[in-house]
Amino acid sequence: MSDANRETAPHGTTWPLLAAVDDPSILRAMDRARLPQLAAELRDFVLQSVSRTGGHLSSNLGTVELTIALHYVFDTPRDRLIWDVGHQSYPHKILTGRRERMATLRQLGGISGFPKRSESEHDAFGTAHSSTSISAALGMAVASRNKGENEGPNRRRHVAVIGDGAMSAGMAFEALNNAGVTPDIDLLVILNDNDMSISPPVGALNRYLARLLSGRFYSKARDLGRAVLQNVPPLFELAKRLEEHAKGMVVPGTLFEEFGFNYVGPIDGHDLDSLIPTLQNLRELRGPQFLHVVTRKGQGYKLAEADPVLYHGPGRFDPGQGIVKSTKPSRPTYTQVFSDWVCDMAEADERLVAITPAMREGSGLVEFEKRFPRRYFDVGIAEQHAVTFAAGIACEGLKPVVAIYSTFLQRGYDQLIHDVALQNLPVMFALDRAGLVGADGATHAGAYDFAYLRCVPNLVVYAPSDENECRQMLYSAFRHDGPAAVRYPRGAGAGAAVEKAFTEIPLGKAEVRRQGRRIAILAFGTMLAPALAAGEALDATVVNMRFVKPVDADLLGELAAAHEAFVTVEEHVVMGGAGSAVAEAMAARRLVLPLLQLGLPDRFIDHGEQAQLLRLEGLDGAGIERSVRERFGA
Ligand SMILES: Cc1ncc(C[n+]2csc(CCOP(=O)(O)OP(=O)(O)O)c2C)c(N)n1
Ligand SMILES: CC(=O)[C@@H](O)[C@H](O)COP(=O)(O)O
Ligand SMILES: [Mg+2]
Repeated sequence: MSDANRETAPHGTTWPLLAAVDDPSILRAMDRARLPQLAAELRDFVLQSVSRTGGHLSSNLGTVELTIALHYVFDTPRDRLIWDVGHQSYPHKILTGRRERMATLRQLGGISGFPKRSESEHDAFGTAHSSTSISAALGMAVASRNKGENEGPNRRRHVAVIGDGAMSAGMAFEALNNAGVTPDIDLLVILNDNDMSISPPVGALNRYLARLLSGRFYSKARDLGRAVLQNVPPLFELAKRLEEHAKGMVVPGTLFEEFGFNYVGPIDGHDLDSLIPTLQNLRELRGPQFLHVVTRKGQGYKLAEADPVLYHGPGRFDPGQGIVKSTKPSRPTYTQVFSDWVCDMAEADERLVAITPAMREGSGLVEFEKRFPRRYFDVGIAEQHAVTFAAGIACEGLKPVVAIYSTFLQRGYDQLIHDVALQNLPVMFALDRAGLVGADGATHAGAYDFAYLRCVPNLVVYAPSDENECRQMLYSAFRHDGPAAVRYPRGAGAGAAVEKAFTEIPLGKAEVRRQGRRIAILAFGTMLAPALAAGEALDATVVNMRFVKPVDADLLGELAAAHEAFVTVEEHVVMGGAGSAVAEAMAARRLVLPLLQLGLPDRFIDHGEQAQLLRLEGLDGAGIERSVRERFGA
């Protein structure tokens, strides 16, 4: 492997110090002088490991020293350490007994890409959706207090590590607001400020943090920190001095102090000599503590430092070469179909504005931002705000498109009902990552949107079966005079040709795609392709249902007269999903015939490859055929 792109010393294929750390207690027993070497090995291990498995890279390269310092100073699992989002928790996983299992990261049967309580006792709280860490840590701190566990020399400490992006969400501030006035808690919030979200950070908080770090203040603080730490006084005196600094000498009246926290920092999050004594001293302080550390996303791997967005969550790559864009023509993803549509639609209708809660790249809005900067809004990690913000825009006659992952719209559910649907506002939701998303696993699955959307009055729900239908449904939903959602999966479809011209799809009209006998398979969204394969094998009728709401009840009536049974297929939980919509329509029309509902089961589905997971859940062609034969003997 070429070393041109990394700053750490090469170690061949072994990591002599790291190889001995099977548990953080081994790290705690290490001579402090060896920790920089350990950090170099850990960084190298992260890079090599992620380059083989794919996964989140830049954030993990940035938390190497912080993780070592935290495990050196705190005693997990007794002390509770919570990683916000958790996409930066690989160094923590490696140091807490999962080094060997990193080869299985995010693969079927392997370890998760996020902290998970069932995976390790060192993972105090499961995370992946952002901005939960302070609330959870506060809950734990209050529980410890009430159980009498925060007394004495072995008292339990609670630490939340939150990024500057995650810090921008309302939930984080709700937690600060609560924590700042909660008496007798032992809580440390560490703001890991790398001046990046997935893409460059946005918003006034980011500007405020930048001001905190700027110019003279930062260097002065750093020098002061060094001066304090150079000739280390007894712990309590040092603690007192740190407290004094935080109370005014260093940063008078920071926002976090106004929230009732003792603010310390900013300190260099790659400097173990700053991190360790500061954490040791904060560990001794009581009440809500706030430590501001500054790190760099991608630290130590030049390519990731230069382009942390590209290296945020790469697939496999050769670390010597870096990520190489394939020159082979590839099928467009559904995200790309959305990306093209939203630009074309914006050309055609100047009322269109696009909103993303911090997912510009993932939601396909990079091109839109370039071409329509005044009509593009990245609101930060703020899904609730994104939805109500869209509602406000719609009130004034513009046409907002909220581009959001299915799993993250869960955060904006009350706003969707109360602010959008109840007022019947024409807000369009482009719901990406619907169904199983693969390597991110259960936390990111878009498995509940049919259920949570279809029960909301006024809302219509489109489920495109291929790329062209996706474009035409986006167009139709945009023209719909009321709230509408189009939900489509992660990745590429089967390669259907996408027509540039727009064609409106009549609301609530399904289409029969194959005429067969006895059984009618009613397919929703991209389950159409495997349903057609099963339909061929079974000689069954296959219908592209197109809408989860409204369901084409007239067609169901016609089909019921000519078939012995219905089978619904959806990439969504069966409970409350599209099959349930069919069952309700059948009951309303008194259509009495057997109904088999195929979809995702009533359990969370972990990570793996999308196709692999769908096969295991019986949602490929062979699985659908098998289920139908088992049930109906067809
Ligand atoms: C509720 C929610 N919205 C969006 C995301 C997607 N997401 C994951 S990481 C991330 C950026 C987080 O930035 P920061 O906390 O600063 O961590 P960094 O990536 O800089 O290490 C985003 C937007 C998420 N996980 N959860
Ligand atoms: C941690 C997180 O929430 C994101 O980084 C997410 O993993 C991105 O998913 P996609 O790769 O599907 O965009
Ligand atoms: Mg950040």
